[in-house]
Amino acid sequence: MPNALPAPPARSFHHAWDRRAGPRSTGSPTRVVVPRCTTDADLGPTTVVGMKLPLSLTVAGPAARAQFPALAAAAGLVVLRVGLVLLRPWPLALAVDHAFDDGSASGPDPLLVLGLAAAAGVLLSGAIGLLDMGSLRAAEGAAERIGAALRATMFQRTMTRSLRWHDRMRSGELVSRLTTDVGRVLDGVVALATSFLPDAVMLVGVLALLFAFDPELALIGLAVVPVLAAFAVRQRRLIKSAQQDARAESGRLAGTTTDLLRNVRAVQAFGRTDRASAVFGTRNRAVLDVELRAIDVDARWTPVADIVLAVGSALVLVVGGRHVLSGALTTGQLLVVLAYLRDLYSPVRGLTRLSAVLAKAGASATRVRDVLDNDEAVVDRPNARPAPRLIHEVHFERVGFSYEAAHPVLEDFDLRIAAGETVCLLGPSGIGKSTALHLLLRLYDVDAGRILIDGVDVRDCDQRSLRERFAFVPQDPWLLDATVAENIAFGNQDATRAGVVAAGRAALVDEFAGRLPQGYDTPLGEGGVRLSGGQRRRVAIARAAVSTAPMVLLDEPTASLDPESAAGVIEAIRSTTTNRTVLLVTHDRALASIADRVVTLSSSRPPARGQLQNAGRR
Ligand SMILES: Nc1ncnc2c1ncn2[C@@H]1O[C@H](COP(=O)(O)OP(=O)(O)OP(=O)(O)O)[C@@H](O)[C@H]1O
Repeated sequence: MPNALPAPPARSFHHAWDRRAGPRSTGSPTRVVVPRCTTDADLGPTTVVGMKLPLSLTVAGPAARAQFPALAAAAGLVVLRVGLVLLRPWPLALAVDHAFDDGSASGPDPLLVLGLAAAAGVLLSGAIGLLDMGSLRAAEGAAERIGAALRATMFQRTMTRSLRWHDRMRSGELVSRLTTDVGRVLDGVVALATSFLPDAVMLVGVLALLFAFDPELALIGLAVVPVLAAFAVRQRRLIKSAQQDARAESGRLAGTTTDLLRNVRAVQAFGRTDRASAVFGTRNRAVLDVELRAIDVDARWTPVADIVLAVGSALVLVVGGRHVLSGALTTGQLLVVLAYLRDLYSPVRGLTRLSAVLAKAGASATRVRDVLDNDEAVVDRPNARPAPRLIHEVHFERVGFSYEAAHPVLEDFDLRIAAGETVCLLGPSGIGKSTALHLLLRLYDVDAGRILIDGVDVRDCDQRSLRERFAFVPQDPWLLDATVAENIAFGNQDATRAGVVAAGRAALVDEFAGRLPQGYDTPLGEGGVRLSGGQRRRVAIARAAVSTAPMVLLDEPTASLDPESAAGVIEAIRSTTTNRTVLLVTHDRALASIADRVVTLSSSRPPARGQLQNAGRR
């Protein structure tokens, strides 16, 4: 891929985590997430010589273009197969006409004819089978590669989308789009490669042969095609709409399931397993209902198609039989016509099936497109510069922000933090303390005012360098399904093993890591489930310790800890924040006492101005 980013450098700790993180949450066992970096420029509208391609191919974008040779090879093999399929009725026709019908003594030995016809039949079938195998391999292989690239691009997009977007999008819904919807798009790509061209060639080929043989029979056979095509067009619309409903409902089920699984502890602790099952059951039934409706729409036309086809064949049999009786046609030729008729209907049916597959792929492609096209992101400005090293100060200058327009969280918020200072934000729950940290990290952009680092607006800094200026210890420690060491190393991608262990020692991780079965190499489970709350916080603080960022942001690091654990965490903070600028959010007076200055936010707006209280220096 021309715009592919270089893969991240393989570092021991991150590498192990990356490997585990890949396929964990994929739904389909056959479609595995292959993390590969692609850029935004990789995707764009796909047109070929001005012709608009189906959405399933368009959405697959440049990945589909890269696999075009393989897809073309698959299509070529299937066209070749069509040629052999057209030859297939002939051995039987020759056998019937020359081994059984031809009474002349001068004709070839009937047994020899039968033997040759049988051998030709076997050879043709064998060759058709081989071509099937080759085309399937080429098309499916190309589709899997397209799928891997598409998933990687989608994943990268979701990673860079603004948190406002993530706040609205449920993670289960995203997983469903990344797995099931991508799978359906791929089905569309495979069907296009292996069905459209060969079916069209077959249709034209069979029609030409039929007309050459017996124009009257050809016209009778052809009469059913417009009837079937009309049904197919109508079906396509109905299927697409039914599939859109089904995919939306499946996404909701995935969202609910992820939510319930993530909160299984709360569900059990509150004795709400029945309630959880009921919530799941409601969504599950909704999925069943829409899927059954979609199947019904899909299946409804099958008998109609069969009956129309059977009527066509019956008419040809009657009229063709009369032609045989009148001597205009041999029995073998009638058999060939009937076989061709079957072969004529097969591409017609194939094309209508393709239309159904494309309808499904189109419904899924819309959902994939929705993720890819969404440009709701915190973006770097065109002339974004590296963030300053923080030598002087951080300044929240009359900052205003709201998550929802009608409910401002911060208004006219003003705060200066000198380099090397430790400032503590106090204030009632929900006043916006954590929000202030998120704005400094530019997880969200301010609505009004500015945040300056050494006089430079954070919106003028490139995000990567900006975030390198901060070591963040969030309220929920955000541990990964990785080992203790890998989790600590997440704070600094250049961390060495010795650096990780030193950070662990400073953050008092040593105290419990020594008792874990594999020490620092013990996997912590999803979200760090194997650790206590205090232990999780210490790992998060060790992450800050291993980082070389000049400023540490701590969000309620002692919340819900017993006094002893809290004292341990405070000690860890003291030893890991020496000589760094610290912005600390807490309700804990003991922790607040380590700050140089305490700023109290109150609910009267503007919140922070002029409410500075001095606290003892550390
Ligand atoms: N992602 C979000 N979407 C919508 N509203 C949000 C979001 N995050 C926070 N809020 C709202 O913004 C307000 C400020 O939240 P914030 O987490 O900054 O408060 P806080 O002062 O840190 O509270 P606490 O001390 O309880 O952690 C709250 O009213 C909260 O409901």
